[in-house]
Amino acid sequence: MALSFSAKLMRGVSRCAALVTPKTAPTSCRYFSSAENSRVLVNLNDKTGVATMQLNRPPVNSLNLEVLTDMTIALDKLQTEKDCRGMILTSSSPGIFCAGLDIMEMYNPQEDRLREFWRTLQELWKMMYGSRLATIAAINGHSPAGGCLLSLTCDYRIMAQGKFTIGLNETLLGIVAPFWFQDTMVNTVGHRETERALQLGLLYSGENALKVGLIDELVSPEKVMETAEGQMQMWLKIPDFARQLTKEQLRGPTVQKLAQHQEADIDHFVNFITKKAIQKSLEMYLNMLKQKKK
Ligand SMILES: CCCCC/C=C\C/C=C\CCC/C=C/C(=O)SCCNC(=O)CCNC(=O)[C@H](O)C(C)(C)COP(=O)(O)OP(=O)(O)OC[C@H]1O[C@@H](n2cnc3c(N)ncnc32)[C@H](O)[C@@H]1OP(=O)(O)O
Repeated sequence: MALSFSAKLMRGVSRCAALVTPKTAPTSCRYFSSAENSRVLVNLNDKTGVATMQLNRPPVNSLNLEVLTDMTIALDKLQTEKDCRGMILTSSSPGIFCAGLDIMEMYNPQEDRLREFWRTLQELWKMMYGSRLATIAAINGHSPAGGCLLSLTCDYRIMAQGKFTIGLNETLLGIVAPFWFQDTMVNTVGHRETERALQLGLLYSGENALKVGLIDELVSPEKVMETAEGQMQMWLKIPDFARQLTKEQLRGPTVQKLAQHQEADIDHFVNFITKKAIQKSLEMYLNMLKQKKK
């Protein structure tokens, strides 16, 4: 019998919930670690109540079904830890925060896996956008499409200075950012900027992202984590219940909107992505990525 998403999640939690403290770890730091969730590295500092989640899928941290599942399981686990109050999301590969969704999940897909992939992304987005934790994205490199979306689900974004770019560039691949990607962008930068950014598939430099409010701070690469930790202290000075209820009032309706249309959104995605013309666009984009290297 097929397991529901939440049943799979619960099964996953019990499988990878072990907290392992390596010999080198500071005593206040617990590491959520197992072979199964090494695609995301998670630790929780018991003293500060702040967790760090690092995307760890070289070379570019593209989000396949397994990474999305591991992130969902790890976030669920952190949210059930009553002393965990905040989370910093970053990458273990400086230079690349996240290359977005793994295009190989959408190119020549098997329908069952494609559906599961999209449902898992929806679940992760709902959990992140509505998380009770204060969340900060430490964007230490490129952050296109799904990478930008992940950072937009956080409460605050700090990006590294340099040649890195961020944005919802789906139209450049010949695909369309779904309504909940758009909603997240509108809630951050406003309607007019979203119209421009999404139609043109804009990838912003750090400076331009700061100008339009897509990120909140732009700092040197070596200062990204330290700035995130400092900013987190400010967020954690606010009583949790007041901060959480305020977030719920502001973001709840957006999360509810997807929750109410989740099945239709999966059907829509599958119908769209499996169209011949869309598959052709993805193939051309993949070839372009490979050509770029030569
Ligand atoms: C009415 C209609 C409504 C329809 C709405 C319904 C449904 C909506 C439909 C679809 C929605 C889908 C939403 C999609 C979201 C996404 O996130 S799509 C992914 C977008 N990502 C990108 O465009 C980024 C592409 N990558 C890059 O630009 C660069 O790789 C980089 C991140 C800047 C890093 O550059 P560099 O360090 O130079 O690394 P390489 O380019 O050499 O890459 C290394 C290898 O990784 C492969 N790769 C890169 N990105 C991805 C990826 N996203 N997925 C899979 N693979 C990726 C790259 O090809 C290299 O592979 P090889 O080493 O050559 O094998």
